[in-house]
Parts: sequence; structure tokens; C-alpha cells
Amino acid sequence: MPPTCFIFNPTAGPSRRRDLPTLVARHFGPLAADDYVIRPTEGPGHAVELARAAAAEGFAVVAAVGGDGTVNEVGRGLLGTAAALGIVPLGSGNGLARHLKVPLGLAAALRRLAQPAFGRIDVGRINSRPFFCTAGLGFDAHVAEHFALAGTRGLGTYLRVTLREYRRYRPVPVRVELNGQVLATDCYVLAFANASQYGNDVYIAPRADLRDGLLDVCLIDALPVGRAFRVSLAMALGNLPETKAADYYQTARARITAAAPLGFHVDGDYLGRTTEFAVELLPLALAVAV
Ligand SMILES: Nc1ncnc2c1ncn2[C@@H]1O[C@H](COP(=O)(O)OP(=O)(O)OP(=O)(O)O)[C@@H](O)[C@H]1O
Repeated sequence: MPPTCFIFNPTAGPSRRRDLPTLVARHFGPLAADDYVIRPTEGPGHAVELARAAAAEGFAVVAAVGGDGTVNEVGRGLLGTAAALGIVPLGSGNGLARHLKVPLGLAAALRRLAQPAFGRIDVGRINSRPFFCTAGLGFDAHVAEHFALAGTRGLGTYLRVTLREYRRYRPVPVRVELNGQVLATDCYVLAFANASQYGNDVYIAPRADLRDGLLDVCLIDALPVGRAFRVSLAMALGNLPETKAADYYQTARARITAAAPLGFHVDGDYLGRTTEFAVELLPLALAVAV
């Protein structure tokens, strides 16, 4: 098994696995002997530094133990290094893990990591910030912002925040340049998908491929109640492109200018508001061990 550094976020996920070191030792220890270390994060952003340090120490695999936010931080720390990203999915949504078919059970995920398959995946970037799963402008980012402010987490809070903000949210006019064309449209949601889903098997771009050198772009210009139901159902069924409720494009880069400051998220974390966005894809820029 490859030397592995586990970087674990004790606050990720619904169950807050503060006992993770014991569990990893139980499942991985007998297989690994001296070949692994476990390093907990102490706050947001810490996993970037821990991952970079682990790669510099020569660990072949640096495993993010948490959800997509933790995966994003570990992945960012590993970009440009020789180490591969592993995932032990303990988050709430686990979008990248689900796309990559990493087992969701802890014991199975650890067994897989002991004998991983090495490969590479594309990496997206929005305003210089890397993303591995999805980035987006508009309502999704607005919900991510208010979810972070809600005080509690979990699916119940997420649904409550989504419904409340749906009644308040108004789309913003944008100008989108991609593939030599210019779209002047309203942005309710403009999502850039490297992986197919937001997590929890909710598919924003079911045809997205992590190795095709392209981002799948999903544009929803308005979301009246009837369309909101259709979009929600289609995202759960994984057939949104087959409906007429969203427009799809594929591109390796895009520029967006918004008529008013527009919120954006990266792998589900709200990053703020701005009017200019540059999106690009770095082909096969990250090594993975899954
Ligand atoms: N020790 C820590 N204390 C508080 N926050 C932390 C700590 N370590 C990491 N974080 C932050 O916790 C946030 C949430 O983590 P993560 O996204 O992995 O879990 P999740 O939200 O439950 O899962 P998912 O994104 O799959 O829904 C991350 O954005 C990360 O910056």
C-alpha cells in the first residue's frame, strides 16, 4: 500500500466523526503498519497547508477525510505536486466521491485506499480558485451563503434555507462569453461542472466527465414555481439535460460579466460577490488515488 497521509476535518458531515483516528487505525492499521499518519484540521483552510506539507514529505497519497470542502482544500494543496488525492467520504454531500464511485462506507473506503487505482482528473478554476466538482454563480451560491450563516447544518436546514431564499432571490442579467459566442441572458443559475453532481446524487450535469478536458455548463435563466419543480425532480433523476428547463454548453473557458455583484461558490463553499468571472479548465491537472 502507498504511504498515505489522512487529513481529516472533524467538523465535516452529519455525524462529526471525532473518533476517526481510532476508526482509521482499526480499518487501516493492520494493513498499513508504519505507512500512514492522521492529521486533523484546526480550521478552514488548514487542510491546504497540511496537504502541501504531506506532499513535500513524500506521501504518495494524501487522503481528504470529509466532504467536498475538505476535498477542495486537500486538492488545492496537492496541485503541482507528485502526490495523489484520496477520498474518505465523511461529508454531507460527497459529490466528488460519488462521481468517482468511492465507496461511501468507511471500512470499504479505507480498504479501497489501501490498494488504490492511480489516475488523473481535470481541474476547474474560477477567478483563480481551483475547483474539482462544481463552481457556480447565482441561486446556488446564494443558498451556500445563507446555509453557512444558518448556524446549524444538515439536510433539514438546507431545505429550509433553499425554500426561504427561493422566495427572495431575483436573477441578475449577465453577459457570458464561451466558445466564441456571446449570450446575453438572466442568470438564475450558471453552473460549471467538472463532476456531474452537487452531492447526495443531485445531478446538475449528469454527462460531465472528469477527464474530457471540458466543463459542462448549465444555464437556468429563470425559475418560476413550475420549472423549479421540474428542475428539482430532473436533478434527482439525473435527466436535467433531457428537459427543456436548462441550457447546456461545454467549454474549456468562459468569461462572465454581471450587471450587479453576483455571488459565486466553489465546491459548495460561498466565496463572495463580484461582477467579473474568468473560468477555465486545466486538463488532467490533479493525480487521484481512488
Ligand atoms: N477543524 C475545523 N473546524 C471548523 N471548520 C473546518 C475545520 N476543518 C475544515 N473546516 C471547514 O469545514 C467546511 C466543511 O467541510 P466539508 O465540506 O468537508 O464538509 P460538509 O460540508 O459536511 O460536506 P459536503 O461539502 O460534502 O456537503 C470546509 O469548508 C472547511 O474549510
